[in-house]
Amino acid sequence: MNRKSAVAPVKAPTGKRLVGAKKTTPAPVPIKKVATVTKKSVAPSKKPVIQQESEEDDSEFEEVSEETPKKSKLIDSDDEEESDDDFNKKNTKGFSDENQKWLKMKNKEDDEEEDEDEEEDEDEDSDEEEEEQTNFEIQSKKLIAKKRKEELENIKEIQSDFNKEIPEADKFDPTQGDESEAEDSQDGSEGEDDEDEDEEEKEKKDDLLNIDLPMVYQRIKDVIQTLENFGQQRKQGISRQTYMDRLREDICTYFGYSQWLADVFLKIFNASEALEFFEANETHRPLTIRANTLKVRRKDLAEALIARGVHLEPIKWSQVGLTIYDTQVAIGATPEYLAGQYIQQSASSFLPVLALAPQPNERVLDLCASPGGKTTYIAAMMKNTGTLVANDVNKDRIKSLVANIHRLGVKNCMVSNLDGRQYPSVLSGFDRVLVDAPCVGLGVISKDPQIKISKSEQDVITCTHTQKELLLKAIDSVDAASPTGGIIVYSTCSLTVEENEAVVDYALRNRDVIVVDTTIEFGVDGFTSYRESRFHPSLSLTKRYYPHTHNMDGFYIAKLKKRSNTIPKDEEKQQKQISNKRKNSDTSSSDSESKPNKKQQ
Ligand SMILES: C[S@@+](CC[C@H](N)C(=O)[O-])C[C@H]1O[C@@H](n2cnc3c(N)ncnc32)[C@H](O)[C@@H]1O
Repeated sequence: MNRKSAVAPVKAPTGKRLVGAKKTTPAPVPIKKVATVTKKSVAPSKKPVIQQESEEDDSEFEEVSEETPKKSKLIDSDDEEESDDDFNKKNTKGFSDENQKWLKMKNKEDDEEEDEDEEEDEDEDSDEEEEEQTNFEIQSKKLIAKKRKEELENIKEIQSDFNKEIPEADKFDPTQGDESEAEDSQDGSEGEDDEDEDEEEKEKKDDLLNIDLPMVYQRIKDVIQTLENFGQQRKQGISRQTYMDRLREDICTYFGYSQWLADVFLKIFNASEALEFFEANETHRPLTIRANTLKVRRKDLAEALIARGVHLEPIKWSQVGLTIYDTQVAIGATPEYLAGQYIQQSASSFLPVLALAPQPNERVLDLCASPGGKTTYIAAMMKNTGTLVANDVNKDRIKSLVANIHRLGVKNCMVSNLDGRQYPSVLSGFDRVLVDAPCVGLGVISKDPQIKISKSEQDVITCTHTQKELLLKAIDSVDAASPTGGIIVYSTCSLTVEENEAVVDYALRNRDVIVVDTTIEFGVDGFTSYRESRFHPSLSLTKRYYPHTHNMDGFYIAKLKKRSNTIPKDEEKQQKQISNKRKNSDTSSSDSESKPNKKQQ
């Protein structure tokens, strides 16, 4: 890494809100240099990354552009023929798909994917493939390796700079208190006049502009170190809570989170893992696409894209995913894209569909479907057979759902625009239902840094009500006697326990369902206890995914099996009580309406 690149100007992390920033000791090292340290040290990405765009985004809050993509240069007249010829010459040996060695699904529910494997086996001899990689692959791998090496070198240099240049004396000492607080109390005297107040206000603003970010970052590291060796490293008389408060405040200052949200993550993770999580949110996840097996095989698509100058690699645990590392063409405007051969889709959103494992000829409901990334994957796994119902309450988002269904050649799908909670009374008897629920979106902060300050506890509370209702209705829409299924998958791109484990636990208490293995080999087990809450032990079969652990958007998945169509008695009682109450209030309101009417008559 050259020295020049180490002197980038200081910048607060994206979406930064300098909440509660305090004056800190001036930096002992040139800020510019250490600022780069901060930036780089913040980037845990293992590979060069092209930003995941939001085209097929899960987040309820992100709108999907429906504009027809502009034609790329490559589809213009002669260009296309030339590149096709070129592609044929260079790719006679084909793309080496080693994926079948990578996939580790535990059972055989997703036959569709295994079938693909078999087809691929028939088509090619894998030994030959390994020996005869195309030039493109080799080039692609070399480029990736080179970038990885450069990154590693950067990180090493940065770490040594960092260790050198932050003197011990500047490390956090809780016994010394906070300098700005001390100054505030010295400056503050009773009966200050307006001028003094203005002066103070100005000083505060200056403080905000002059925050010494490298110093704050170093203090975060120091406090975490102390928390990890609390017995040995704490200052006498200073409580763990004091250290935690300092940490939370510094996290808010450095990464721009609201106090509430910083606390949410400091409760989910231990301090050092929380830091990894916050850092991971400062970089984008890799751009991933899903080959639409209704139209193309992954290896053929990979060959076509490589020929266009796209550097990519198969996603190891998927039969249909590709990670794009570098590209000379717009991924949303290639002829293959326009022909519906692939869709931009985040890797995490493949997972609920793998867990759902829809089978050909089944009846499947996708209760919250727009913009259709998962619907179209479900259709592909069903091989365009059976019946797929895709529902979403939001009329505008339905447009992108329909557009994707058409572009990807889905033919077994019916679309409805209803509140999902109406569902069992509209249609029921499904073999499988996916509830990819609306959520607060705490797993996609890198895509939408505004979440750091825009979400509140009230948003979580509101969401959990809807999530619980949607999940119960999804369960009621499934036929427990389905010969092939009786399966419900619940997923969110959020990370609060309230939106995830607590919702599933609620369903376990109110319906005759059990949690079953998602069949996805990786992921962190769901919580069975969290602070004062205790959940059913089977909640450990649910899975959590984190940006810092899995290099994908944060996600949660639970797979349920319905045991019977009866609703537990308590729930029936409650429902009776509710409907009785409604009847009573209807009668009294119709009474009260009828009285004035009578008077009017
Ligand atoms: C996380 S997004 C779904 C993403 C989608 N499954 C995909 O893969 O493209 C949640 C969706 O739920 C929809 N939604 C919110 N409340 C709903 C409700 N009561 N009934 C049905 N859909 C709802 C939102 O409009 C949003 O499109």
